[in-house]
Amino acid sequence: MIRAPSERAMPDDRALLALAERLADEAASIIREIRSRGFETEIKSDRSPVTEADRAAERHILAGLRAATPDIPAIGEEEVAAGVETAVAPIYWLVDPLDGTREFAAGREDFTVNIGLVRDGRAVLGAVALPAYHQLYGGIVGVGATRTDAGGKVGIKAVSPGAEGLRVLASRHYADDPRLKAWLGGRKVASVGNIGSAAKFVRVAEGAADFYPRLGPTMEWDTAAPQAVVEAAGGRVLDEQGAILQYGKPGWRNPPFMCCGRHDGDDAAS
Ligand SMILES: Nc1ncnc2c1ncn2[C@@H]1O[C@H](COP(=O)(O)O)[C@@H](OP(=O)(O)O)[C@H]1O
Ligand SMILES: [Mg+2]
Repeated sequence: MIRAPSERAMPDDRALLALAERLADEAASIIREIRSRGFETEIKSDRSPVTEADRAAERHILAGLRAATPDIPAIGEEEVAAGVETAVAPIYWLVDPLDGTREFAAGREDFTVNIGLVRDGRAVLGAVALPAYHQLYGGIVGVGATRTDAGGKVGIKAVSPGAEGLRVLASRHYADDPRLKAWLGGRKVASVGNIGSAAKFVRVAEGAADFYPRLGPTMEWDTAAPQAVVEAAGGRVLDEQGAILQYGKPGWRNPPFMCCGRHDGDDAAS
């Protein structure tokens, strides 16, 4: 069930989320179509991969955001990679048209479309689509989070870890990082899974995982939308000092962070 809006939600946040969800869903269809007919993978100057699907999805999303909200700057991963510079503003969209490109290019299913809105340095709402799973997540911090799939739209909530221990999800690409053990700090671990992309965040948001530690680098477009979904579902995304991950940092780079579900003692209504 979707909770009633709290005072923290701005009046038009529901319309902004509906826009982000629609564009993420349309981008997911574009990506599925390119995936089914085949594509080439190129290597960008930062040595990360990019495909026709990343570019087509970003073009569609940025055009839709700019048409509907011309006063809100929209920053996209592929435009930034191509040298387009945009300054930090009080409010802006952050778009990762295909997060987990390596997984997508390898034929795996853990890749996402992320469209997040940042206001005053905080991720306030976002949409995350998982095209291969036909799933769409959306959330407004302080209001609630939902998952839409073939079965319809349902409210989702992060959960507290069970007695059997933490269900940990981490990146495929930093699975052997020795710092992971230190971050777990002796906490009991029930399972450790490795998947790509922002899929890790939404699994925490829907209560299917408890902890996503991120030791390796990420960019702000990787995290804005999924952080909003996690926080809207009652979880948190914290830096190493325990502060909520903020936006508008130099070069759009994130520090290490941890994404957690609900803690025992958290306000059950948050
Ligand atoms: N060396 C690096 N510098 C900056 N970001 C990096 C990076 N290595 C990985 N990432 C980010 O991590 C994302 C993948 O996360 P994961 O490892 O959890 O699948 C990538 O998203 P893209 O696939 O959109 O490029 C990329 O933005
Ligand atoms: Mg990404």
